[in-house]
Amino acid sequence: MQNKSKAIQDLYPDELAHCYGCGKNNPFGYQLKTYLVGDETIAHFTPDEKFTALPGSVYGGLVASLLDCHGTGSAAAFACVAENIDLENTETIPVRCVTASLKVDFKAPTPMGTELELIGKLRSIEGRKIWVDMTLSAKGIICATGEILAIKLKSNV
Ligand SMILES: CCCCCCCC/C=C\CCCCCCCC(=O)SCCNC(=O)CCNC(=O)[C@H](O)C(C)(C)COP(=O)(O)OP(=O)(O)OC[C@H]1O[C@@H](n2cnc3c(N)ncnc32)[C@H](O)[C@@H]1OP(=O)(O)O
Repeated sequence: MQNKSKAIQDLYPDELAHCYGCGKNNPFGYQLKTYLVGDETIAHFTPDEKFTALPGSVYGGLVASLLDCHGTGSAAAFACVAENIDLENTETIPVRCVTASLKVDFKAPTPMGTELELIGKLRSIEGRKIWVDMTLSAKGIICATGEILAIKLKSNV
């Protein structure tokens, strides 16, 4: 697979780049960036105290939303690779993936103020269905795992 210097979300067309979790055009959102590196995807996010569950730990909704957006971004990246779309030489991608199903397992408290690392691995692509397995780690400790089923929309919107 290709390496990618530009985040997959930065290849979404401007009119579809307002997602609260990952839209580059949403100044109020997280603006998560998912990069394809080898055959994996990677993203980073450092939560601050507004995302508190208990003092010192991150609330689960943030963890789930990071996995959601990293999952759809990863699915879009893996779908592009499968379709021989050259991510290095395109301004926007023609693939639109949305979440159909997201499973999150919380393995350990997610610490506040520490850079979180999300890793995605393609499990399979079957027609429009793309399954991605993910981990969310802090300082090398897995705090959560995620499984997403993303669906490639039938036509571009
Ligand atoms: C939200 C709408 C956005 C529209 C514009 C999108 C542009 C995207 C561009 C850039 C992305 C930027 C945004 C990032 C987003 C970040 C992540 C989110 O938060 S996404 C928001 C949360 N997700 C939803 O709101 C989806 C709501 N659901 C739907 O719209 C439909 O249900 C959809 C598209 C997921 C599927 O509908 P069908 O009509 O296209 O296809 P069918 O035939 O129902 O399903 C296809 C296959 O998938 C299986 N499937 C569907 N849902 C499943 C499920 N929950 N579990 C297991 N299988 C499921 C079905 O059984 C079927 O399988 P078989 O082909 O028969 O083998």
